[in-house]
Amino acid sequence: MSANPANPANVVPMIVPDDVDFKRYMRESEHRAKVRPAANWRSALERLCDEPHRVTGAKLPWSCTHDNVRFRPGEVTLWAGENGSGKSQLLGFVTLALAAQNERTCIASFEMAPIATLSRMLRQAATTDKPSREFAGRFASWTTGRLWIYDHRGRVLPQQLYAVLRYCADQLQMRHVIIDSLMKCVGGEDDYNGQKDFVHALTVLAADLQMHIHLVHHVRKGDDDREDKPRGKNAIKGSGSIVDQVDQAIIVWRNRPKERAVQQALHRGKDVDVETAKKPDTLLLVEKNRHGEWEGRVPLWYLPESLQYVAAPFGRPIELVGMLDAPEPSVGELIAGDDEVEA
Ligand SMILES: Nc1ncnc2c1ncn2[C@@H]1O[C@H](COP(=O)(O)OP(=O)(O)OP(=O)(O)O)[C@@H](O)[C@H]1O
Repeated sequence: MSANPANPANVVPMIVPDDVDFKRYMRESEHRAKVRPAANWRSALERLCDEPHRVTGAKLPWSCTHDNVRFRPGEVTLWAGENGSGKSQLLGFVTLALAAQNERTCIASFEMAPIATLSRMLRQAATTDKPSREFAGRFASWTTGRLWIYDHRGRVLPQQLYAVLRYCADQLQMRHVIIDSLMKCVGGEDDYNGQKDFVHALTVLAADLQMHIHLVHHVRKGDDDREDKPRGKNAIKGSGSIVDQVDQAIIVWRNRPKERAVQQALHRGKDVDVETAKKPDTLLLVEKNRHGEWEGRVPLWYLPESLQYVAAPFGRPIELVGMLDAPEPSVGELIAGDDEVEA
């Protein structure tokens, strides 16, 4: 039976562990290759003087964040949240925005099947809960040269993942890799040294390979009272060295008190009052931003049909993949691209 092209999992390139000889990517790069004359940075220094306030890096889907939060090559961002806070779903949406900017991105989700990840992204791209078969096929084609999936579930050895990252940089010129999640890569929750070494290795690899690594992690479960309030970076699980080492830390907080208030109103047959409806469904708490001056909260509203997050109450879904009919970009265009994402 031939593969169904309308099923994105049949078209989006998969990096399958058994098909790639990762041995040659197991070696670390040599240190002497890293000693470079400072004068090599001449033109970068000159550019800084020309445009001292220029913000660079890939953007989130929401224009209100574009001056404050970016994802530059060579850095690591930690995305943390409680179980079920929506981290993976939100990152799927962020990935669509990266792909729409022609930023080559690989999702390494060790917790979800590729088709589960892709079917959420398909709804987000289609802006509806019922994408057509035709749209699914076009969406899958659109991902060519933009999106890859590392097809492995369950535990992964850190060395194996480092080899995948080197392969992604060397063979596929990848700009972003999403690792979901840290706990699938490091032995135990109390293996603080393992967590410290793993995150350290990611920061070195991100810099060496000039890619941005997005690392998903969990926030400790608080007592009932505190769970209802957003908690900061001190609530992140495991070693404190995780936050110390990454460049950016973003906490995803789901507004469950609002969900309960909405449920109660519906249960009583009442309308949800405007004040409650206007409260955000999700908050992004930017708790660390090493190379930016801004730390703060990004309120978001969740659209259950399209599984999207928008930056205004009663907002409409964002057409991130509106260019589905556009010709596929060449590798050169993809690497150079830093296009605006409309929000
Ligand atoms: N703000 C929200 N309001 C209502 N439902 C939401 C919201 N955010 C996410 N969800 C739903 O929560 C569920 C869990 O989402 P997701 O798998 O992305 O969470 P997660 O944080 O990655 O979970 P885990 O830590 O278990 O991996 C999904 O069904 C998603 O649709």
